[in-house]
Amino acid sequence: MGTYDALLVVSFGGPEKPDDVMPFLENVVRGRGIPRERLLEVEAHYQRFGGASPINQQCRDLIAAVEPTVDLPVYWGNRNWHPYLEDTLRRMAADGVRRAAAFVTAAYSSYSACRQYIDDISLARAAVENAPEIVKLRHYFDHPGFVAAMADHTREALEELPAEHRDSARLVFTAHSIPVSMAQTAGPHGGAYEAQLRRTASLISAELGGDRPWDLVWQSRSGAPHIPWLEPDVCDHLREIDAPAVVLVPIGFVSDHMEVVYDLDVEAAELAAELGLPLARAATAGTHPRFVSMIGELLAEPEPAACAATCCPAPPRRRG
Ligand SMILES: CC1=C(CCC(=O)O)c2cc3nc(cc4[nH]c(cc5[nH]c(cc1n2)c(C)c5CCC(=O)O)c(CCC(=O)O)c4C)C(CCC(=O)O)=C3C
Ligand SMILES: [Fe+2]
Repeated sequence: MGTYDALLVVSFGGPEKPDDVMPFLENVVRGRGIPRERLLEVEAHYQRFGGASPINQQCRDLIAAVEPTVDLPVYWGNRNWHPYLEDTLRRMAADGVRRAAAFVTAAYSSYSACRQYIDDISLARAAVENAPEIVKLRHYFDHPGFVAAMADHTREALEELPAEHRDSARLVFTAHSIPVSMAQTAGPHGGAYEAQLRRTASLISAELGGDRPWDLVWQSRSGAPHIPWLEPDVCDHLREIDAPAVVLVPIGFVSDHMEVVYDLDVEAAELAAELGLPLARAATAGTHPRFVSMIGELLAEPEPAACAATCCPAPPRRRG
């Protein structure tokens, strides 16, 4: 069992009021060659929700649920918005924390979902005097707690469909698209992002009985059009699918944040309505009790080995 004197929840961060949106987006895309046009489009998604992403409140809810179940103080730091990791590490140092376990709100390998968080933690530690040592907990995409939470939510979504479609509905698992080059170098041997997502999808499908057809598709593509990202996009897939009804299962995310409530609940839902395709969307893990108890179980595991330095390498950066 690892010995820690705190738990640090590490997340993406999101804006909480209209004036936060552009500065937040600039933080996210700094040096990453995302076209301005795309940024303005995404800004409009956030402004449609009053300039607030749900993600920060979802982190607060998760922490409130986890805190009573672990015998440790719980801290929270983000990559792209307040509370920033650096500020949190400074507070942890002042509180005398020497060694903390980090739970990252991303379940899979890849630069964006893993290495970038490791780098963020290193940069924040370098900026803080007496920063605590941080041990990142392992990937949990195949953990029975995560799988059980998503299977439960998938069952609930099936129940929302008209009764005559419940048995024949197709499961369409979704995750954030990433550049093909990033997918090729994900994990220790490459290809880990997609392979892990397929594993999670098959585990959830097995919990539901295993005889229901399913697909894995991608959402929320960013980046310039000439750069290949993982395909098909969820909306293109819905246009072509031959199924009486669909349940979207966003296994790529652990809370119902902007990519879920806009890209799926607005965009994909509007398209399905146009197509006359009955559609329900499964909730993400959120504060499902099995997802919450999983965090305590991860803390009790032997300390994970750190990722090799060659795992999930950073893509080439542009000047930003
Ligand atoms: C793999 C992955 C996850 C899952 C793992 C994890 O959870 O970390 C994820 C999560 C999230 N992505 C988020 C938001 C954004 N992602 C962007 C852009 C990008 N995402 C990428 C990948 C991922 N992203 C990539 C390769 C880019 C291109 C730029 C770059 O190489 O970095 C952009 C820029 C604008 C645009 O969309 O074009 C935004 C605003 C939010 C917060 C939502 C909220 O506020 O509620 C969350 C949780
Ligand atoms: Fe993203």
